[in-house]
Amino acid sequence: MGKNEKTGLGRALVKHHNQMIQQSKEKGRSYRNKKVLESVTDVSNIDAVIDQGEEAELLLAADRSRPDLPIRLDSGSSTSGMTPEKRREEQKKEEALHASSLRVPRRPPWSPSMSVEELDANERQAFLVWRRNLARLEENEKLVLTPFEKNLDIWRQLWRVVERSDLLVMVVDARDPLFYQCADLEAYAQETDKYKRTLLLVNKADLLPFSVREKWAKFFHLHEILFVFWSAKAASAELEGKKLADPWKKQNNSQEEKDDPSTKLYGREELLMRLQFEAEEIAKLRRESGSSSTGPSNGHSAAGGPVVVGFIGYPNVGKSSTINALVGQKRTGVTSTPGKTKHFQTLIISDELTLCDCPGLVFPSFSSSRQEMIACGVLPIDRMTEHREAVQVVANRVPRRVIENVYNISLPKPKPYEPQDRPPLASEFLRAYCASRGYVASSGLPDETRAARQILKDYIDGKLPHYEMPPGMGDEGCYDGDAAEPSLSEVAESKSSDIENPPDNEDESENGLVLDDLSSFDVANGLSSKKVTVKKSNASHKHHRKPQRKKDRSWRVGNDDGDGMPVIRVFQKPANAGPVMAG
Ligand SMILES: Nc1nc2c(ncn2[C@@H]2O[C@H](COP(=O)(O)OP(=O)(O)OP(=O)(O)O)[C@@H](O)[C@H]2O)c(=O)[nH]1
Repeated sequence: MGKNEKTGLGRALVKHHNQMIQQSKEKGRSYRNKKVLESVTDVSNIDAVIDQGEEAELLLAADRSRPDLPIRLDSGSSTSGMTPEKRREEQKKEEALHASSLRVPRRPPWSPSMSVEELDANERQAFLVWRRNLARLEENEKLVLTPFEKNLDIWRQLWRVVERSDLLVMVVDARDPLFYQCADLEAYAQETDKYKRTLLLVNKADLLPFSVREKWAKFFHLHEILFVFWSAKAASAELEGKKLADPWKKQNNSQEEKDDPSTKLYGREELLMRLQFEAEEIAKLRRESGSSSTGPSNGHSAAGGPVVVGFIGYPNVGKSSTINALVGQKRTGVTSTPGKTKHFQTLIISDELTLCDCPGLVFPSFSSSRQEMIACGVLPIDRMTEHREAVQVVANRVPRRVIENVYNISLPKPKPYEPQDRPPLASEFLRAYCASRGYVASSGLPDETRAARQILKDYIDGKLPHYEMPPGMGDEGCYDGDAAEPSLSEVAESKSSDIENPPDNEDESENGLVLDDLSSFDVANGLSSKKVTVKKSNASHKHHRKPQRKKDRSWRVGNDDGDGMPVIRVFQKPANAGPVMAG
């Protein structure tokens, strides 16, 4: 191709980029300085390509100045020519070898006396070294690294929440808790302060039968994991005086369930009390040890203020739903599209308890394919390019007869020469679904893309029931036998009685409970003379359905005088007289 010949795509990308710069200038903000906080797990547009190019240069420069590479590279042996089983075995070995390299990026040491520029430069440098190490892992042909969060500003949100929290709550999806657990986060939290602890909040537990909860409880006890089963959806329903339909009602022995503290679903008040208790224990230990290791950022409980509980987790696990249920009214947007929460929020529950909601983060991990990440709700369905592969994940995990019952379709039986228990092929599933729904594309062929999107949405929302069993505890009691199958009429019922809110424009929600970062920081540090109290509202009128709107947050970047870190703050636009009483 000649030098002056440009491809249509190239021209379109450059045009888009120039348009963005123009728009940003008009809005009086710097586009290139990335004032808008966006999650970056893939390089999908020209801006990210340019940013990555710049980063690559910095990475190279960092490499030149520091030739000591902490990660051992690929041994050189190629995986081509291996059988799939052998390749998988090699991959497992390599994953175990490099498991310790899958770290959460650490914030470099800092002090309030540092200038913003110095802090910024240190953090960028440390982040690039982290990126470089992961890039080196990606070069290893035997390893598959999943798409992970690459935007430093999102990790900065995590650093901040980790530093200021006493207790960290890792929210996970009950259907596959280990997929969403990040073990290194606990290690990182303890590096910042040895008294910090992590609690696994096993959300969406309404989607698990009691027998499976029991097994997971056993597993967590065995591995000394602090955990609580919870359902933000059930708690929100209760706030409205409703009861969530239990798809596993027939199997669940409600009395047994209620009696056992390990397996029961916590209620809203119980969870708040438990979180406060755990966080106060940590603060007490810290005080008793006379530790000053809390650092400048953990001044809340150290100064005798409220204990702080930070909520962290992958996108779409239900952090916002949990916060909304705990607060008792809608404060953060809830949608089934991952990655909607872009900035951490501080919520003052009482004089003793403050909650902090961190944006969803895709932690680096091995092995999960892009399709698995989409099926787990971590990457948006919009990013699906290979719809058959994504639907195959669903077909492999949901038993054939459950699929047939939920959708009232008949899947083709395996051929006589095939294993009779093989999962349905994605193509069989999609065609049967399209035929039953009359989904036809303009080409006249079955509209598999449309069907795939619907199937994945149902899978993520729990309308197609599925769950993983704890490692080593087998699949018995799972789907084998009728005993553990959901009562499908209940599944259908829960569809129609969906009590969740569509995402709302936050500006329209009641004002006041969420403080902007600065004021909450000031209040917590006694810098504000104003006492902030929360008036509990009658939530029932706030959980009504509204047309779907995009979240609208006002963004500002500045330097927080408190800890010197450049942060993006959320300022809630004033709405009507809200429930916060300043007095
Ligand atoms: N069945 C069930 N669904 C839930 C529960 N909690 C949340 N969800 C659903 O999960 C989806 C994601 O919930 P969010 O609260 O927006 O998740 P998030 O972790 O804040 O997501 P990000 O903003 O992407 O970080 C929504 O469709 C919720 O309705 C639960 O306890 N049970």
